This record gives sequence, C-alpha cells and structure tokens, in this order.
Amino acid sequence: MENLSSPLESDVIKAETDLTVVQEAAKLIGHSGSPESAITGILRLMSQMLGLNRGRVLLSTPDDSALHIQYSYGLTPEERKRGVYSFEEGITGRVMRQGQLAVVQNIDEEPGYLFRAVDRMTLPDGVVAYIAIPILEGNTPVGVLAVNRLRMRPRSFSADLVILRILATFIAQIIKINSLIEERTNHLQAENQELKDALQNQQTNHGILGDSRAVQDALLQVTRVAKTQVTVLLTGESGTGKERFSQILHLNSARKEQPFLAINCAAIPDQLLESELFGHERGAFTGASATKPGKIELASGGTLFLDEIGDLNLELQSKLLRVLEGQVIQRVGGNKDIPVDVRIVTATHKNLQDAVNRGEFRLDLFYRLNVFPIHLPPLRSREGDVRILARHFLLSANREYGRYTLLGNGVMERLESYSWPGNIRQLENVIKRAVLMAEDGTISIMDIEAILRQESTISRHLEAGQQSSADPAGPTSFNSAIAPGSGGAQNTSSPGPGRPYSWVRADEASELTDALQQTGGNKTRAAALLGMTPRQFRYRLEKLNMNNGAEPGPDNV
Ligand SMILES: Nc1ncnc2c1ncn2[C@@H]1O[C@H](COP(=O)(O)OP(=O)(O)OP(=O)(O)O)[C@@H](O)[C@H]1O
Repeated sequence: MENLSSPLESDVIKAETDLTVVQEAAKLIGHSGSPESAITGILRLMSQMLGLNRGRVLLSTPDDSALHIQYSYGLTPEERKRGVYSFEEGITGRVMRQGQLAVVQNIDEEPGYLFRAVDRMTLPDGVVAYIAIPILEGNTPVGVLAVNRLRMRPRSFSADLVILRILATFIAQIIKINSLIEERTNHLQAENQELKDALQNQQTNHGILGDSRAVQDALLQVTRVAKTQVTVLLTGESGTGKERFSQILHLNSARKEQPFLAINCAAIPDQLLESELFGHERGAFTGASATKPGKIELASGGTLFLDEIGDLNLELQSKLLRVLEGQVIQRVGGNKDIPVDVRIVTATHKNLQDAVNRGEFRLDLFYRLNVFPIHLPPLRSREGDVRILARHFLLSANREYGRYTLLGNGVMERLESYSWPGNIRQLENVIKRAVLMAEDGTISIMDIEAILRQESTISRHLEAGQQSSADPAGPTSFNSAIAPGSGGAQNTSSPGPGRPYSWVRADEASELTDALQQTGGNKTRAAALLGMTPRQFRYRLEKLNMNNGAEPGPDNV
C-alpha cells in the first residue's frame, strides 16, 4: 500500500477513497430512524476504508452528566461498558468540555490518556495515536467521536482530521434527526393515549375534562339530578363550564332526544329578549309580520338554558316565574295561554342573593331557581386540571389548524401557575393563539409569556370597555345576540374565537405596533397574538390612523 507508483497517483486514490466514504456515510443518514445501524455503519467505513479503528461515539446522558460509549465498531461489549467518562476526565472529557478536537500522537506518552475502555494489550505494538472530535449541535458539544490509528500510516493526520470532521457532522445530523423522530413518536403516543382517554371520557363524562375533586363532584351532582325535574342553578365565574354542564344535565335526562336551547339573557336587549323567550303574534310590534314562537315554546319537551339569569329585568322575572309555576306562556301581543313542557336550567356568575337584597331580583323566583345549586369553581382552584385541559386544547388546536405543535420546556408549569381569570375558555384561547404563533413547531416559554402579557392588558381593557356601549365594528363577541326574527333553534351563547369587545383606546397603539413587529407585519397573526379577530384588529388600526404605518393621531380614538 505504501509504495504507490507516483505521489500524484496516490493522492488521487486517497481522494477517491475519501469521496466513497463520504458518499456511503451520507446514504446512512437516511437510516437515522435506526441510529445504531447508521452510526455503526459510519464507524465501520472509517475502519475498513481509512484505517481509523475502534471508532466510538460517546454521548452524554442527562441523568449523570457523563459520557458513555453509545455506538462503537471493533469494541467488545465489556469495553463499551467500561467507556464512561465524566466531563472532567481524560482527553475525551476535555474535548466535550471545550468543544475542541484533540490529537494524541502517542497514547503511551500521554498521561491524560486513561486506557479505560480499551486495554493497551489489545492494541497493536507500534505507536498508536488517538483522535477525538467534538460532535456539535450548532456550537454546543453533544458528544465525542473518537478513534485509534497507527501513527505511521501513508495517510496524513490532517487528511484524517478533515474527513473525521465531516463524519462527525453526519453523526450529529443522525442524532438530531433521531431525537426529533423520538420526540414526535412520543408525542404521537401521548396523542394516541389522549384520544383513547378522550373517547373513554366522552362515553363516561360527555367530554368534561378534569380530575379535580371539584369537577368530579359537580359531574356527580349533575348526573344525579338530571333524571329528576328539579330546577338547577349553575353558579361560577365566566368560562367555568356552566353551559357545558347544563348540556350534560340535558343529555343525562329523559329529555335528551328533545331540543336543548340556550339564551344569554345579558346579551340581548330587554325588548328583544321578551320576544325571543316568549315569541310574538303577528302585528305585535312594528316588523312583527308573522307569528313567531319563542325559545320556551321551541324547547318544549326539552331543556332551555338561561345564562346570566341575574340580568333578567323584573318584568321578565315575573313572566318567567309564571312559566315555572304554571308551565304556560303567552306570546307577546297574544292573550292565549300556550301550555309548554320545558325544563329550565339557569346560570349566573353574579351573587343572586345580593341582587335579591338590593331589590333587583325577585325572592320568589330566586327560591324557585335555586332548588339545586351547583357551583363550578374557578380553574385556578381545580388542582391538576390545567395540565389535562391544556393537553386537550393543544391536540384539538393542532387538528383544527393542521399543525404539529408541542409545548416547550417550562410552558406547562407556567400555564399551571397562571391565575386564569377567564377560566377554561381563556385557557383554550391562549393555547389556540400559541399554536398559531409558534414558529418552529414548539410553543416556547417566551411565546406564552407574550400572550399572557396580552391577556392582562385585555382584562384591563375589558374593564374600560364594559363602561362603554356596543362596538360599531360589530366584533365577534363571546355572547352574540340573536338577530330579531332569526328564529330557529340555535344556541345563542357559543363562544367566538375573538376577545369580547372593548373600546379602542389611544394607549393601544403601542400594543398594535409591538404585535405587528413581532409578526413581521402580518396582521392576521398580529390579531391572533392579541386575541382579536382580524376584523377587530383592522378596525383598531383604522381608528388609530395606523393603517399606513402612521403614528396614531390623538383625535382618532
Ligand atoms: N371541564 C371541561 N372540559 C372541557 N371543556 C370544558 C370544560 N368546562 C368548560 N369547557 C369548555 O370551556 C368553554 C367555556 O365553557 P362554558 O361556555 O360552558 O362556560 P360558562 O361558565 O357558561 O361561561 P359564561 O358564563 O361566560 O357563559 C367551552 O368551550 C366549554 O366547552
């Protein structure tokens, strides 16, 4: 081998060999799903084609911060097992620590060479060298590629170093791809389990998620009273699941084949609400061109859910009491008693007793409604539920948007420590927005912090907005009112994707600008970041005179 015909010819042969090794090793990257065979294949090529023997790849384990021989060629299982080095030990530890290659020309003369994995006796008698190269992910060492070679060989050290650097890069790729595959596989397995659990949960709990005592108690109470005719009052903060539980009550009752209708009493002006609830006769008021049955009639045989019952005016309270006592209604503009058979379930986030004390709520109606109160506690006091719900909402947002997003390190803990004033609805919105915002398939702690910062601004704006009137831009609202005459058995309180309306304020300009900057000017994504619909976002830009990148004008608010 040494006596080649001419230096030029030997150079050509070496270059061809190197090229073959690189080509064959590159093919092995395609087998990253099985890193053992791909990396061992590269180590075998190094030994057979380049004379770089006893190749080993040492990787660190998170548990003991030491390097272990994970893959090798030409080492016995015992030698492999012995090859464990702390980052402070030997040549290998130094390469890992400093991220720089090491070349030991003669291992017998290097005090730092430990002979730990491979005994000197098993190596050739001549002068043996050792080369160790860091395996880098970006600039960070994640492991070490090491080999022994005879010092006297026709190939130069520098030629070996060049090819070893290339092969270390290939090995880094294989490790990276494999860890991605592993991460995705784990995610898929978790998702699979989640789907099985959800299916099971769907069968037993009608899709109500949560292991906390509070949720389990509420479920038990709901299913217990479902079969009876008892009047149920659901209490709890906004977004705690009052409407959801009312549906479960209906689905567990003998009325489940009949309609379930919902109305949010706070979302509909009083004069419309009366006609929505009781219906009207033809000609009852301007525009009443035809007789229209109300929701109470339409829900006959089934269940009517009245959300925000505390907002019902005193006149309608009396009429509702009459329904509860006599199971009859009169349409607006009519004088005929129409018998109805409806189960009325109500909900409120207000303290009804206080409303009674202030004279705003009828005591007799309060007693009628409050026969069986069920309280849904806020999310912050449902221990363990944020985790379950967050995983569920992540899964469904991924499905809805066709993404494959994962939660990054520390994100779940941050979600668990947040106070969730908007409860489950807010958690769902935050996860949806985070999935839309996540750039590289992972929701980072920074993404979540940015969204939670926005959430606290939203709460502040909401307080301001609640003192104002309706949105001229007609934004999506959590509680949408029914258009008069829309009829049909629709649910009028389903949550929308955007945030509830709040008045445009001058100090919002910097938020809009920040969001636009973060999303590189993409208005749809900026809107999502702020929890707004694109329409709400555009409306604000217009109001603040910022549509062409202009600074906001003080008179435009
Ligand atoms: N335990 C739960 N598991 C899964 N999803 C839930 C749970 N509780 C509530 N949700 C979901 O959270 C959202 C808010 O619930 P819901 O509308 O029932 O709250 P609410 O208390 O009626 O709110 P509001 O008082 O503002 O009308 C809905 O999308 C609902 O499906």
